[in-house]
Amino acid sequence: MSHRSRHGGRHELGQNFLVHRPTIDRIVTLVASTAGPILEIGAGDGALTRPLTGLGRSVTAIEIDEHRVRMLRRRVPRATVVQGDAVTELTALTRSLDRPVVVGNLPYHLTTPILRRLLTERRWQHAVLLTQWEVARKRAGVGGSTMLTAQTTPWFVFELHGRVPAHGFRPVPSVDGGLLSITRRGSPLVDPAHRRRYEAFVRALFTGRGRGLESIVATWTGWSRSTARRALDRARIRSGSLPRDLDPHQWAQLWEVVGTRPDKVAEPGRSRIRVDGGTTVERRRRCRPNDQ
Ligand SMILES: C[S@@+](CC[C@H](N)C(=O)[O-])C[C@H]1O[C@@H](n2cnc3c(N)ncnc32)[C@H](O)[C@@H]1O
Repeated sequence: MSHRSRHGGRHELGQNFLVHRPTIDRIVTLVASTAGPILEIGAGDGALTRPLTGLGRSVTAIEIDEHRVRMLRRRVPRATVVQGDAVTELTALTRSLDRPVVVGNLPYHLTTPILRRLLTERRWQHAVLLTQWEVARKRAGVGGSTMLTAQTTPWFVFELHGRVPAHGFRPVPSVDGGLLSITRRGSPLVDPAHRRRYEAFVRALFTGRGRGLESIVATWTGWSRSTARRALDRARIRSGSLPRDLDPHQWAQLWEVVGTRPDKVAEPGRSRIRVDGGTTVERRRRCRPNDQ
């Protein structure tokens, strides 16, 4: 049974090959401004692999489709092509290459698992990724931050580099693409030792009850509204703001003035609420679906 569409791409592997020359050039230019070995995720027919080898740096490409791997080894002998699953092998690959730069026109169905995996890896410095437009836009915080972006901005800078029309891929997918770069911050905005607690704090505020941050913080901490307001003033957060409105520096400041209070930090998946009589109890909260 053939898995190929009439355009030659295997739908179940997210094979939408990049044919948009301006985007290929833009990706190569972005990568050229970085240094070190390059790891490409999902190399396909080598639309990016070949120009990346032109930068004169080591290029390792991972591709799951054996047929493409054989072809790529013949066509781009200067690249090291590994046959395997990028989701399960990403950790080993980023560790085996010294501080790699990660590049990929990602298979759309694997964007979220690959991003999640990347954002917990410590070894890489820069990533240049082509994803669905909506994902790139959300990650870059355009139109408001999401929970995952707020949880990771103390360590990474996300930048949107433009929209890629659907007709720039073969076969043509149903949505446009977006070019996103992620750079690890030289100086994190939050102490990396607090990462898990900070993530739980962001989750608690994103999923907390209340109309604005003032009431969410008051509910979560058990503080009065005026105490919560003073804490938000110290973090330079305007009245009426929602979690999605905060920039990375405001999140870091809010963590300093509210989140780092040991008596107020909830376990991941729980948040604290105050009940009658002033007793603070913990309650499990559910994450909003789709808030990735
Ligand atoms: C959107 S295409 C990009 C191909 C090529 N880089 C380009 O830009 O034309 C995604 C590629 O990822 C590969 N792929 C899909 N799932 C994968 C996985 N789990 N691990 C590694 N590669 C995968 C597909 O076979 C496909 O070649």
